[in-house]
Amino acid sequence: MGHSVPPLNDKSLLKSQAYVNGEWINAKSGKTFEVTDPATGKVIGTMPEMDRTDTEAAIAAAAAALPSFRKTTGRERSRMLRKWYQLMVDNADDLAKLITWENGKPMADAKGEVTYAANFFEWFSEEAPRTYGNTIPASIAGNRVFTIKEPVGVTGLITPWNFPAAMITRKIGPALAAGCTVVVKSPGETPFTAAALAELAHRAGVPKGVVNIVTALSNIPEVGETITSSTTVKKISFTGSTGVGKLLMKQSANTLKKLSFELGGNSPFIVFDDADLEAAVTGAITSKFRSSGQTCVCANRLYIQSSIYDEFANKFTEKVKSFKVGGGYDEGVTHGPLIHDRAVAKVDNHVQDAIKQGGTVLIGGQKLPDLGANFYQPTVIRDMTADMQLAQEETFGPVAGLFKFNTEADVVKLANQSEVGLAGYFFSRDVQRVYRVAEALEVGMVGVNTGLISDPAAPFGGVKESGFGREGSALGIEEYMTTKMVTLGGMGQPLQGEA
Ligand SMILES: NC(=O)c1ccc[n+]([C@@H]2O[C@H](COP(=O)([O-])OP(=O)(O)OC[C@H]3O[C@@H](n4cnc5c(N)ncnc54)[C@H](O)[C@@H]3O)[C@@H](O)[C@H]2O)c1
Ligand SMILES: O=CCCC(=O)O
Repeated sequence: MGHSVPPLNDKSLLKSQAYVNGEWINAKSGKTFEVTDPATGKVIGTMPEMDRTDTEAAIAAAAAALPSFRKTTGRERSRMLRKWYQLMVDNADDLAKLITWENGKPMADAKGEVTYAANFFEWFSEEAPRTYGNTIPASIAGNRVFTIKEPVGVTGLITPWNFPAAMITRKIGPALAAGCTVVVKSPGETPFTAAALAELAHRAGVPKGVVNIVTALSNIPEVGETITSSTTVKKISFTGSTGVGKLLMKQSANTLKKLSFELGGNSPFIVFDDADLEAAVTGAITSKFRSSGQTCVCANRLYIQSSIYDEFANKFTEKVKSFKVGGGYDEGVTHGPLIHDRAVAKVDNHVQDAIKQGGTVLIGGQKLPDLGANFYQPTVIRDMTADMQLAQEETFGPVAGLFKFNTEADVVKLANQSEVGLAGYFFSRDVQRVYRVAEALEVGMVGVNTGLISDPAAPFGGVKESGFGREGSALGIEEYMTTKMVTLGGMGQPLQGEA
């Protein structure tokens, strides 16, 4: 089964090499790895299997480019990012085709991702000229104190496959705006979108060595260790699972790098009985099933107040019935495949575990082998309990587990029973409850009466084991800068000629 892949308008955006020091290169070893279309299992192409030596060369290129790049003005960097943004907009259709090809998400979602991704460049092109320091009234007479913001330096960026463009631009945008140079380790599953972005950087006039893209699959641990242990790399920004985040943090400890970690979630989604039920159902569908449940901020545990539980479950299930699962290029498809068979296995484990422990499947609950090995039915399960696997770890797939609760205090306690704290959502029309619950949830981001919170203008990030640091917003660029304080002594003297 599968789909036919539409041709790119600009075939030169499909690269099969890594991008280092402004050049398209192979791995020194000559080795490559295959990338497959998750919808069909067919090979899309190959990419260089880079290793320590290749990664060290990319780090050296970023280091060589740093002295002149950090001296460019914010306005110059702003124009560069703006050009890159425009090139993404101009090539949105091709970028979306690449995203669908290697990630599987339907074209409409892929186009949405390209817009979202490009908007990080637009946003940070506007921040680049505004990296203000402070003047500070000194405690010591005769001293004058001020601060300047400086780029951290060479930065290592590691991102996942679920947003092949947006997770990368969300990091490169602020890094370049701040005057840093970067080495990106692109995701092994989705390196082609990253390579197309590099081609557009080239066309936008980003100087050689400022953006370097290293590719790997089997050698990922070696490449990661090279970046994290390098004395040249001053900062790591990582988006991915909490487990890999912990490993990278350990590896970075020897060189005490600045770190920003956007890690896994297990988002609670709460519907109180005073909510607008239709809006809550729509919000839950958006939050739970975006990218077939494969986003870090997807609702994972849906808590519904007991008096509206059955009505919510019926309306929610009706909406899921209207989904069309299939290859991302096919007309009318709303939900694509999962990324690989390991993801399907995890989803199925969560479903089987819920069934074994008393959950009732309202819709779905099966693999879809006729569509392909990576397809799973959008699934709704009711009568969920806190002991089930789905309650304890993020499913990262199209399974909505419905939990019943009685009181506000009960549900907040349940919602906070998690080691991670990325996003949380709730629906209510009571303004006092809105403040109370938003303040009580142990998460970095709260959606109230909405299932979609992602916005380049808003600070994105978590608490607890969901990591630290914020991306997007005015805070995003801070992660790529250090604050230098300057104290001028011997000031405050009388005017010359003054008695
Ligand atoms: N908080 C966020 O903003 C955010 C965003 C997207 C995804 N995520 C999380 O990412 C996870 C899904 O992505 P995944 O399964 O690909 O995560 P993952 O941690 O396995 O991989 C993420 C990235 O790290 C790389 N990686 C893996 N092992 C590595 C190592 N030893 N050294 C260096 N790099 C290594 C991968 O190649 C990939 O590029 C989920 O937990 C999801 O919640 C979080
Ligand atoms: O998967 C995590 C990122 C999702 C988003 O930025 O909306």
